[in-house]
Amino acid sequence: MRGAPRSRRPPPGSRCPEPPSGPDGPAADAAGPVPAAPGVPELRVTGLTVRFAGLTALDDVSFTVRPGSVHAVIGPNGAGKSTCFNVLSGVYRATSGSVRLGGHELTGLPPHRIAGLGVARTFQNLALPPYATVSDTLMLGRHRLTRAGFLAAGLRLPSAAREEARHGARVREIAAFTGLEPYLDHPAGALPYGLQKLVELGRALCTEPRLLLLDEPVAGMTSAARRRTAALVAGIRDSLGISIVLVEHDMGVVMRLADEVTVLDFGRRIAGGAPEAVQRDPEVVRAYLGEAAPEDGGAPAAGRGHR
Ligand SMILES: Nc1ncnc2c1ncn2[C@@H]1O[C@H](COP(=O)(O)OP(=O)(O)OP(=O)(O)O)[C@@H](O)[C@H]1O
Repeated sequence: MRGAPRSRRPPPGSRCPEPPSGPDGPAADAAGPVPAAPGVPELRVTGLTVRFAGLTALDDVSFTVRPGSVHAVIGPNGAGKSTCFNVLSGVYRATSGSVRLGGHELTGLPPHRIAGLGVARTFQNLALPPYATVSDTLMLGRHRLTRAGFLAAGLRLPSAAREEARHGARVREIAAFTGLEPYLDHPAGALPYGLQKLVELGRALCTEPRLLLLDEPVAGMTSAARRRTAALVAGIRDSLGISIVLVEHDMGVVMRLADEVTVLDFGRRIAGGAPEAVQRDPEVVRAYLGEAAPEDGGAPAAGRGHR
């Protein structure tokens, strides 16, 4: 577990992003080492079960994401991680169980309503518009925050122009924060893979989320890009106080970044807690990390069904 309390300095070279805001404060009992930004609620997953025909993809899974923390969900291929993400973001419906973000029950809500509560996600596979510039792609993230109506925007009324300028300024701030500023006028789809992943992350940040769901944010990146992205994710947590749920196969990144880890195997939660404790848990070692516990206490990169 990381030391506490953590400083909220932005990463070097960034401008200070505005804190997320929202109606739900942290739950009263959500004490922990990570000081939360005001308005970032706890995420409480209770008894989550998802069945597809005869297959139970998630089986009575429970975990809590403390406000302002990075919570990793790990497990071998087919463990149920993506299914869990898809329920959190409203793509899949839970068969039973509950997902509460502060005072809001998320199960049963469609994806746009969940996004409207401040939940943003990135995808395992890139989902960027093919020809839009980075700037336009980031601007898409501002959509849910845009108040000007179709008519006002179409007629370029002063109020709509002022709002557009405000969103444009925020997009440039987030581009600077993520290191995307030099690429704002480039077509996003033509950038190298690692930068495209950053654009996805930047677009999610542009929605001013309170909960960020990152699905394999460093997959397919070079080791230098992995390090930079991991530092950026830590910077997002430390300077914005946003809660982050992270699905990631790179155990080095998980162990460095996560405040808490939930381990799934065959849809069941088999362990949870601080990264150091989890990686020594015999059931995790057996199910996820491979046959034998690592001698040096570090997490091996390979295990059953692990990419
Ligand atoms: N839409 C679906 N219909 C039927 N079965 C599904 C569906 N989505 C997932 N599954 C099944 O649910 C189980 C869990 O899959 P899931 O994709 O959640 O695992 P995962 O941990 O994300 O795996 P990976 O690391 O390979 O992405 C698997 O057996 C998978 O085949």
